[in-house]
Amino acid sequence: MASIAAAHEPGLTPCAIALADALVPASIFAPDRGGCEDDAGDECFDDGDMFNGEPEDRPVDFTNKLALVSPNGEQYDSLLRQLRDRMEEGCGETIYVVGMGSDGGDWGLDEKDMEASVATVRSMCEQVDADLITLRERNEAAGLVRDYLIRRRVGELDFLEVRVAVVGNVDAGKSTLLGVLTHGELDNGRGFARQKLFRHKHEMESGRTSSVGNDILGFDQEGQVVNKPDGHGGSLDWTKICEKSSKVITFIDLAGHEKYLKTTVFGMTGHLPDFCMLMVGSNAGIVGMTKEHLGLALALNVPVFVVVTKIDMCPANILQETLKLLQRLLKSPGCRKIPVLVQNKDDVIVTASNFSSERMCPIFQISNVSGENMELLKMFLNLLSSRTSYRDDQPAEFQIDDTYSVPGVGTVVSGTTLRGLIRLNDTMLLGPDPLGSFIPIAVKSIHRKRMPVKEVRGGQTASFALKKIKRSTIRKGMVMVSPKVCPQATWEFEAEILVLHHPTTISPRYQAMVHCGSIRQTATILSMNRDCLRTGDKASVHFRFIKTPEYLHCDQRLVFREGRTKAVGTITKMQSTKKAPLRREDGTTATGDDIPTISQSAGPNATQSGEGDEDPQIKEGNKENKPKSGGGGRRRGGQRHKGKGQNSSNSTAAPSSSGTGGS
Ligand SMILES: Nc1nc2c(ncn2[C@@H]2O[C@H](COP(=O)(O)OP(=O)(O)OP(=O)(O)O)[C@@H](O)[C@H]2O)c(=O)[nH]1
Repeated sequence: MASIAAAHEPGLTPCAIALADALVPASIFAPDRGGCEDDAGDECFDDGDMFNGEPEDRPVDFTNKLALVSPNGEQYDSLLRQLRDRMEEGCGETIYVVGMGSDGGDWGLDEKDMEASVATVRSMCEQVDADLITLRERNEAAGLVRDYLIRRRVGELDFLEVRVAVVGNVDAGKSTLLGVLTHGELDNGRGFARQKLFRHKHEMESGRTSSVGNDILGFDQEGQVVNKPDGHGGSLDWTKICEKSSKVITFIDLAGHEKYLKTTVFGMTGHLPDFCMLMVGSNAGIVGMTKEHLGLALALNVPVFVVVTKIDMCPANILQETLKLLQRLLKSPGCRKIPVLVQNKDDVIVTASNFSSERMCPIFQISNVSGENMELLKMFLNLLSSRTSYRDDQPAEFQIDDTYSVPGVGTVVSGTTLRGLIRLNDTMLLGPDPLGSFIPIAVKSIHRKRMPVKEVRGGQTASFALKKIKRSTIRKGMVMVSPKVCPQATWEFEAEILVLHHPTTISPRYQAMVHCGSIRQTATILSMNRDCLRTGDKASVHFRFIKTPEYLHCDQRLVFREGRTKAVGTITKMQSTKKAPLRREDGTTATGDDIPTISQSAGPNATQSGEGDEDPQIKEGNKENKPKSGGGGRRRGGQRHKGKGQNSSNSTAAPSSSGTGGS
């Protein structure tokens, strides 16, 4: 009953890799009856037999489905510890299966044991101040199994936040789907739903998205959408949505047209998406920018799920052809994904539980006009949890991705809190300026999703009104950090890069735009560990920004691009910079040891502008990026999930004979 089980990392097992050759039904990610496999085995041992490195007297047998029925005090404590860990790992939520052992090899409870187990889980939820939400109940031959979502309770001003970047070719239906999801009204096939989202007059006229737009979708504790557009203009009251929500999905709607690729790249690097929703029109198939956008998500280690739209107007054979090509693309050596067709609620639970592995790629087939399968997509979105957990005790860092002048308020910056906690009236260091300096700045007010709040923490997007600073002195890519950080600005850095595409060869002195977090600036290649680079080459490259120094971190992902040339990479080294005197807000220079925060590099004059004008339309939003280093998949909720059973009819190809299937 108690599946305290750890979900298998489907992407990492040899069986799963072999299965990538076939289209995989969600049920394939269900455990088999064979007991712990390698990685699960470790987990069983860690969870059950050891605590803080010491053997426990009476460990919980996490592999036993009866573990939750009547645990003694020590066992209860272990169960509670395990639940807390999983909640932390899942950024405040986890999917918990009751009625199944941790190795998935033993499942099914009679009603009495199920009730006792649920009572234990309920009591643990009270201890961790979380809600217990039923996702599904299955009646297996051996008895009952139930899946629950356990989600941290949040106050009125708080909610769990997940960011989803929306990409796909022009006309794939991105804006339409967001209109349908956030406004709750179906489309008419002629652009009705998207009208609600357009932000610029020319977008309205051409029907093409050019800006990075943010739209929010709130879910209450029961997983119901809370968005309620007003009766007149159909506009959304973000404050109300956030107040009623336990989880808010922020969609970063990125432009589909090639012309706006810079905007799309900025959205993917600068807005820190947890996940990427790749939209494909079923009738058009894999066209235009689809591969480009998929490649970008893969390069930045953002897990991707696919939404195939317009199934209402697509002949069956064309739809099948699109799905076939899509699966082939996802399974290709460049992607190495395991495509999974999602066709019912069971598939949603199984795929959402295993999604963060980055190997699995759920595929939804929907219609914005008839609403077909929209509920499955909504359920999936509600079950997604942020990929990074944050600690309040880290020194705060906030990356700026936009600036505004608000009448009566002054200068406002928006972006994403990368780590730590920022409170009202805190003094932060803002920079770097063109000389590499950081200046102290006081936070006058904080808004989160348009709501005034007293603090924001790691992973949350926010806007700050700043005291005594001109908007013109702030640019995208700057940061505000805690004085404890002692920030250094960097002119030069090294990165390991992979050239995705270049028509000829790249050699030293080549210049292109570096996107890194919300930084966008031209950099020159000073040197590299090869003579020249062609498509597909990897190298260690030494870069120098041409205009101003920037605030960088090792392990940050970057995209390096110019026209059709594209490379991705990871920063490995920053050139140390000479300390400079701290500049006061009045422009004078402070001296003395009391100024720990200045950094400067002896850079060139900041007169050269190579930045190239980015799409001027980038508006609204907030967030930044800073792709997670390594991007390793988090085991979502750490629990193993059993699929819907043997009769999984949703696969279009049988699982290979590698033996994992057929839960
Ligand atoms: N029949 C049908 N039409 C759809 C569906 N989804 C979108 N459309 C229509 O397809 C057209 C293009 O949709 P958009 O939402 O503007 O596409 P987009 O991907 O946002 O395009 P860009 O903003 O240019 O990147 C509109 O006329 C929509 O009404 C669908 O599921 N079925």
